[in-house]
Amino acid sequence: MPQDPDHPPAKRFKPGSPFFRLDKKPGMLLPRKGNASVPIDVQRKNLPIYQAKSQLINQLRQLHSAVLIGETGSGKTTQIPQYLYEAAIGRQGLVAVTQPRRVAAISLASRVAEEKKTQLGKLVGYTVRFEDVTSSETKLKFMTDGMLLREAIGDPLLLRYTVVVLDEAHERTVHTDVLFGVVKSAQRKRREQNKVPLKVIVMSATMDVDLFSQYFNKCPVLYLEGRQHPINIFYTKLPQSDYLQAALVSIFQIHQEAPASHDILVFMTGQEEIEALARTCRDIAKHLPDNCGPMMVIPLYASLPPAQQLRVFQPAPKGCRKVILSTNIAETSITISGIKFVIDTGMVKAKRFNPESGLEVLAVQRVSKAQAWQRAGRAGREASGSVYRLYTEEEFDNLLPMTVPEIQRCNLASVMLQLLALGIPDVMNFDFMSKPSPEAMRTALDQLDLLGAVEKKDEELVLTPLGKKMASFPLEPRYAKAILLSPDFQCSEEVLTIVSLLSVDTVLYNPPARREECLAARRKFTTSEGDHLTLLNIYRAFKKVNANKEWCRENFVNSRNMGMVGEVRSQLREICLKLSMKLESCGADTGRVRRCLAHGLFMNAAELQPDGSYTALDTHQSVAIHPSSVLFQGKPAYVVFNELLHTSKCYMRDLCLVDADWLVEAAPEYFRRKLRPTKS
Ligand SMILES: Nc1ncnc2c1ncn2[C@@H]1O[C@H](COP(=O)(O)OP(=O)(O)OP(=O)(O)O)[C@@H](O)[C@H]1O
Repeated sequence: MPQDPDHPPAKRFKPGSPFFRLDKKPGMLLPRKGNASVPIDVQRKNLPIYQAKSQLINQLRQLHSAVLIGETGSGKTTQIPQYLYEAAIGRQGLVAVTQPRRVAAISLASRVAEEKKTQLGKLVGYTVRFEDVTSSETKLKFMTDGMLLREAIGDPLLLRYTVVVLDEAHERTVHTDVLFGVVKSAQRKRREQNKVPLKVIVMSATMDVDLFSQYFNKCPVLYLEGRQHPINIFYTKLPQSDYLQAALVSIFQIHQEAPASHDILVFMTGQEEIEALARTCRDIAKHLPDNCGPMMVIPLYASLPPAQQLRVFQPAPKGCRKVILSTNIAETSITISGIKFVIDTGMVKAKRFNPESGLEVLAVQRVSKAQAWQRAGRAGREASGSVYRLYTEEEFDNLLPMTVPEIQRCNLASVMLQLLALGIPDVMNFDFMSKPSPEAMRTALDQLDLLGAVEKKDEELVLTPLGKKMASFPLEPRYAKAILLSPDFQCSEEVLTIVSLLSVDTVLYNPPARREECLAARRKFTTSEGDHLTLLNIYRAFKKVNANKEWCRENFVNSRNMGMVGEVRSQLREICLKLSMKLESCGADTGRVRRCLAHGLFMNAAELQPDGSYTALDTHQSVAIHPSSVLFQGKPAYVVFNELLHTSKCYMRDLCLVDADWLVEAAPEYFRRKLRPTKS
């Protein structure tokens, strides 16, 4: 096995360093030729998949469905679409390649366009939410799975496509799982109706192949052997109690010892943590001795504006090390040039759902083995690489093999709404690869019923006219409902702003070192009406100063995220205008906004108890106001909230003060049942 001459990790990491080297990981370390600074055609030929090209083409030509498994970086995603095109397979229509995340769809399309020496948007294009870079010439289309699902609402047989490649199938996002069923049904119906067949190729480096093969009509599994570059895996000797501290130490240990051209990718759990570590890294980097060289720290998380996300792909200036701090958004599919080191905290923020209570919580938890291998796979793509797992090998061995499919741990209201919009008659019996529990499905249908989105027609559950409109928004049903009801309260402009603000992770900076200054700046906008209205005040002020950057800095407002809010808002506004909604502003009468929010979020309501604690009205679970809320000190009698975050307690985040009467007005029957038994 060739060692990286610049940085043989076992030797460079001093005795006493928190890591030890694992010499061999079965199946992980099969070296092939390197390909740095080689012409792109040659790079393609050096990929492990190239050896199997003609065999693969022969197989794929004949098969209706196939499962393809191959090491990360072996060339599945970039090459298979091109092989299909070059062999004229499925040329009558388009080849869709789905990705769970937009950043992957965009960067892969760019890479494949480059390999095909064509302009992006011509032969090779992409479609992601709010962006379509395709043309009538496009034959290879990279897209998020959510976008293909939206297309399926208008075209359930997916007739534009002759091949659908479902990539990164192991991710099992809600969208991917629904898409599996939709694609499978389109394939069957096209066969039954003698239409052009639809070929389905399911790919990943880390999936349960039997499960997938079984689901797709016992289709064959194609195994792709070999990886191009070796990856060295390191574990900590002892469990780490503070993974952020461990990440910080590891970053600077590498920074002091490895050549500057070797970039670092760190996997963390969320925006706040990433921004805080980014600031710490920048501060420390300023005070290092000159021989350490500069460091460029780049955050990456889903709510960053797209242009900001793509910054991670730009090379650092010469002599400067790039350190990318990312959520699991960079975990699959993507190749970031220059990444030589991956630091894996082993943690991820994910949804958990209690079907009995119907409550969904976000919680930081351990990754699965599949995720850990995907993270490792982001190193060793252009040359050998190293992965530092900030957990022990024993901890790794105890991880779940696969991530539990999101569909089995999230609120299914959006999924059910989408399935009904797709015209699926019997949603309870939809052909899911992994069926959610019947209680979770029933809870979701009950919620849609409470929101007025569904009704029974001739014993069949269908969408109401309101439900159909709700499905046209790429939003959770409760927010779609709030927007749709907003004309009744003459506050659509405000509700659109608030929903857009909530679609972006956070527009506020909270630097711990400047806490007092930050609180003082925020006080100008704070209102006892709650977080939604406080955010609205900030947005209004931001607009008044014409998005002035200096104002943003002084007021600890994230101007980039505010820009994104503006983009989301105009997209949502467009949908409203298409639905001929009358959009008005309520001006200073913000009580209307709260009343409207109560109508959308009434299932997330909580009531103050005599002992000063709160009880969620839906489940009677004990909940607390998150310290970041402007209502933390206030103790209002009734609130609605956006989400629950489970840490030391179950915290409500983003709260809005409401009247009990509004809740009853929103869902009289429901609250007659709910409000009664809470008092002891
Ligand atoms: N944007 C890029 N810049 C440089 N090299 C790239 C780029 N995209 C892909 N490559 C090269 O092509 C190789 C194959 O990438 P590809 O995404 O096709 O692999 P894959 O098998 O689908 O991996 P994964 O399972 O991780 O998605 C990478 O390892 C890298 O060497």
